Amino acid sequence: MVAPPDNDVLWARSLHYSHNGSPALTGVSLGVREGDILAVNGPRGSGKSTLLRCLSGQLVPDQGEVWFNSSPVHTMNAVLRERLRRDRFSWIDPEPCLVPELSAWENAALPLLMRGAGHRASKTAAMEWLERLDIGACARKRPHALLQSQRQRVAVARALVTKPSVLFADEPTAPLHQADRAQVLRTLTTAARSHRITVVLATLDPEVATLADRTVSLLDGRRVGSLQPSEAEGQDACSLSV
Ligand SMILES: Nc1ncnc2c1ncn2[C@@H]1O[C@H](COP(=O)(O)OP(=O)(O)OP(=O)(O)O)[C@@H](O)[C@H]1O
Repeated sequence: MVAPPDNDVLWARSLHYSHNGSPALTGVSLGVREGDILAVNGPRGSGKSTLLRCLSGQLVPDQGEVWFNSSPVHTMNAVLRERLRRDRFSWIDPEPCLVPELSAWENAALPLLMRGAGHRASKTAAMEWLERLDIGACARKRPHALLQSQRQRVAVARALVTKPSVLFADEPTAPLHQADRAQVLRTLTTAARSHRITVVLATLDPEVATLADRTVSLLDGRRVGSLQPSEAEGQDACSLSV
C-alpha cells in the first residue's frame, strides 16, 4: 500500500465500485485537505453518492484505497468503520431522515446523547445549532409538524452538533427552495470553516460548487475536466490532491 500524502485528511486511490455488476466508479482518485470544502459535481448517475459512500466507509470499494488521516478505511472491518463514522464523520442525506417520535432538538442532539454526553449539554449544543439555522422556535416540535425545509435544517444541525472531522453532504439542499438553499448552505459552509470541519459535498448544481474550495467533476464514474499541472505530475503515483 502507498502511504497517503501528509496534508490530506481524506485520500482515495483508484476507486472502483459496482452495484450488482453495474460499474458506478471506475478508477477515481482524489485527496481532500483538512478544513477544505470539496464539491463533487456531475449529472445524475455519475457516481457522486457512490463516491461519498466509499469515502465515508459505508461501502467498501471493489478495488482501490481510502485513507482517513493515516488509517486505511478500505481494510477496516465493519465494526471499526461504524465507529469511525460515528465518532469522526457526519452525513446529510438529500431527504431528511429524522426519528418521528423525537422532537427537533432531540433529533439534533441524538449523536451526542448516543455518545453518552449529558442531557443538558446535549440540549444546549443542539439548541445553538437550531438557532443558527433559524429554527430554534421549532425545537419542541416533532418532525411531522415541521415543513420539509425545517426538517432538513434539523438534519443539518444533527450533522454539525458533534463537530465532526469530515461532513459528507449528499445533495443537502435538494429538497429546499432557492432562499432556504442559500441560507442552509451559508450556515453549513460558515460552520465548517469556523470549526475547521472538512466537507465533501455532492451536488448537481454548479452554483453550489462555487461555494467550495475545490471541485471534482464526475461523469460515468470517472473524473473529468482538466487536471492542474501538479496533479498531472502526481498521476503516476495516483496522489491527486484536488
Ligand atoms: N443501490 C444500487 N443498486 C444498483 N445500482 C445503483 C445503486 N446505487 C446506484 N446505482 C447506479 O450506480 C450509478 C451511480 O449512481 P450514484 O447514485 O452514485 O450517482 P449520483 O451521481 O449520485 O446520481 P444522483 O444524482 O441521481 O444521486 C448509477 O448508474 C446508478 O443507477
